[in-house]
Amino acid sequence: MTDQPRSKIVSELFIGIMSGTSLDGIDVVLADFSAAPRLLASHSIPMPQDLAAQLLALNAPGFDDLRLAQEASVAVTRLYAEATQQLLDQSALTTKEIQAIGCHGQTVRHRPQDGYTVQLQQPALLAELTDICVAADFRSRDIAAGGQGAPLVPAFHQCVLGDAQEHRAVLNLGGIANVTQLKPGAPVIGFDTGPANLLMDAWCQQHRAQRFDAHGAWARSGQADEALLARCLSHPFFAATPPKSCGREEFSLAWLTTQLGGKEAAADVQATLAELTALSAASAIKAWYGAPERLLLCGGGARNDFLRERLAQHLPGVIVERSDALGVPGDWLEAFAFAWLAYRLWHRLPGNLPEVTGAAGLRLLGAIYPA
Ligand SMILES: Nc1ncnc2c1ncn2[C@@H]1O[C@H](COP(=O)(O)OP(=O)(O)OP(=O)(O)O)[C@@H](O)[C@H]1O
Ligand SMILES: CC(=O)N[C@H]1[C@@H]2OC[C@@H](O2)[C@@H](O)[C@@H]1O[C@H](C)C(=O)O
Repeated sequence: MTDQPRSKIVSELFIGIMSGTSLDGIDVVLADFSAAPRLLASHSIPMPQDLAAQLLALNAPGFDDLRLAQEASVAVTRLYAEATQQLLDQSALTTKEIQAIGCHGQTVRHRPQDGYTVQLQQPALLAELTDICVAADFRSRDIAAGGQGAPLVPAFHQCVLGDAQEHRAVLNLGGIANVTQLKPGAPVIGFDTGPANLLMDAWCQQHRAQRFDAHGAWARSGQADEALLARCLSHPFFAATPPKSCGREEFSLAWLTTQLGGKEAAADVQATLAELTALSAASAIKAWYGAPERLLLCGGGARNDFLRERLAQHLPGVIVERSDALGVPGDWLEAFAFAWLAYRLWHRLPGNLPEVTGAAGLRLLGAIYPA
């Protein structure tokens, strides 16, 4: 047994890994926190169809197959390690130069009201496969402190997208949409606004055998059904006061089916889902501090041109652009955030914003699995 500690890594290089509720793929980034956060490299690999189907099944309330959950957590972790190695190779870096990995894992259940949230992964296996320390399980301490455990990115939005003069808001258009209000001199506000891509993707897969509605072209060809939109907007989540977060538990294809009148054309349902996302997000963005001067979009839904047009329609006078315009690539922002959360934990700095999640106070988020 050696008692010689591993040589101390002096870099502030961290890796962030994110796979989100869209189940589209695994994003991995390399970031430097020696000064202002800098994104150095990014890479993504697709989520294999069979694993995506397993993870989707595991996200259905009541589908509680422990064996399947554990096997899926091992499989997704092996993909995390593969993506990490590919990123290191493309960056000509070795594991010895990386301080730690911040890995979100794959959410399959989110029940803060019952005291838990589940992001599948095997952090010990990831540490073993990469020989890099792994920070994981970022949400549970916030929930243990009475918070929602989500959204966690508003603190990072404040860090990289905040401005001393301009009133900005950030809208992540992932499977679920979440907004961050960054008004100079006012507390940060952040919460989930409701479904973004997850329902549009599911409806598109069911009716067009396409993974998503590229550029929102199918939705654009339809006509939003006002009666269906009103039924969807009557979901209690939209009227709930923050702190609030949601997932497939609240907005599933099964729920959508219960809202249909039975005679809507498929393209009109897709148009209605786009309008549901645009309207619910715009209402959330205008609430509390009023409309911002600038709205920064991130997440894959920022590539949905039709959705962006509908958003802008509900936000007259607001500059609407991707966060890339301010030098923060919207496609990589969530993975970047989890590299930052690992950095925060590594230096024993709190990762949550209690004013966002409702936690009793600032908390260190995550657990470290040493390499
Ligand atoms: N060109 C495009 N046109 C329309 N939608 C697109 C386009 N490219 C990506 N998307 C949407 O973005 C989704 C992936 O977005 P993203 O990776 O941000 O989601 P996620 O991170 O899994 O979600 P969450 O933020 O909820 O965890 C795709 O499933 C698709 O719906
Ligand atoms: C439980 C969970 O994974 N929630 C996700 C989801 O995807 C978007 C939105 O809902 C956000 O609240 C959260 O992820 C981001 C990374 C967050 O915590 O800020």
